[in-house]
Amino acid sequence: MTVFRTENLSIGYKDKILFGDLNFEIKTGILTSLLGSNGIGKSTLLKTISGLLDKKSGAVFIDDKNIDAFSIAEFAKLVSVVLTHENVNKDLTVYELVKLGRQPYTNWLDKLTEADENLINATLEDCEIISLKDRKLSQLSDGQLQRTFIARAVVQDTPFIFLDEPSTHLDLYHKVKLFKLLKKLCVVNNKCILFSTHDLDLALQLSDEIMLLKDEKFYHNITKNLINEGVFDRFFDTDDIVFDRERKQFVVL
Ligand SMILES: Nc1ncnc2c1ncn2[C@@H]1O[C@H](COP(=O)(O)OP(=O)(O)OP(=O)(O)O)[C@@H](O)[C@H]1O
Repeated sequence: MTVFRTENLSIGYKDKILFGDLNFEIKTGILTSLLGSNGIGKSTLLKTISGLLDKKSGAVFIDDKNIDAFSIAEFAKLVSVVLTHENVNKDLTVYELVKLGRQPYTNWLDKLTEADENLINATLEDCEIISLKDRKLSQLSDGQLQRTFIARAVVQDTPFIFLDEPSTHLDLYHKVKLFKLLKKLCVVNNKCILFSTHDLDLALQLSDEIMLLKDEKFYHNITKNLINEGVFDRFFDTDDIVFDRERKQFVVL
């Protein structure tokens, strides 16, 4: 399974459509950032394509199969999702939460194989939470908790990973580490990662492709093309912040 595609997808709530007729395709090996201002519809899009929210209309496909045709168990082997407000038992330890990512693959005894355990431990290392593995979630900082959820998604080992604002709560060091980890998962492990973020500079420097929701318009292209089209020159509706195309950075005047 290598291509995730929408066909005339409309997203929204009740009788309100936030974005209509979205047609996009994302592929394994590619890191895509989803950008847009507060309240524009990023989480709504991620939840809709993850099957957690009803579509208003249109369809979503993985390769050529409509996602509605997958069983929950099949879908869990294809798509992993981390949302911003995860409801979880905070008495679980870091290891126990990350281990849940292997559930689609374990039998009713929930027994891990040696390969499962190796993957969990390697991911705990990659996400720099190995030293916290026995700590309860209630005893973590927001940033450590964030990295634990990301580790669960990585351990789920799906070709498609959707993350809603994974860099929130992280300091710059861990933001950079996270972006590099996401990039590595795409390049080395051939994942397709779509994640929303407000860390524009890092997203522009490290993403292969950008999706941008702005003024009821949907943009999707490789990062360089969107920069050259001038889409970011008018990203903010103010003269106080300008975009430096050369450095791929926003500058406050
Ligand atoms: N359950 C809901 N019912 C009705 N409207 C909702 C619901 N959830 C969100 N909305 C509205 O839909 C719009 C898009 O919200 P969404 O959470 O997708 O934005 P976002 O781009 O992720 O924002 P942010 O960057 O602030 O997280 C907002 O106007 C929001 O108020």
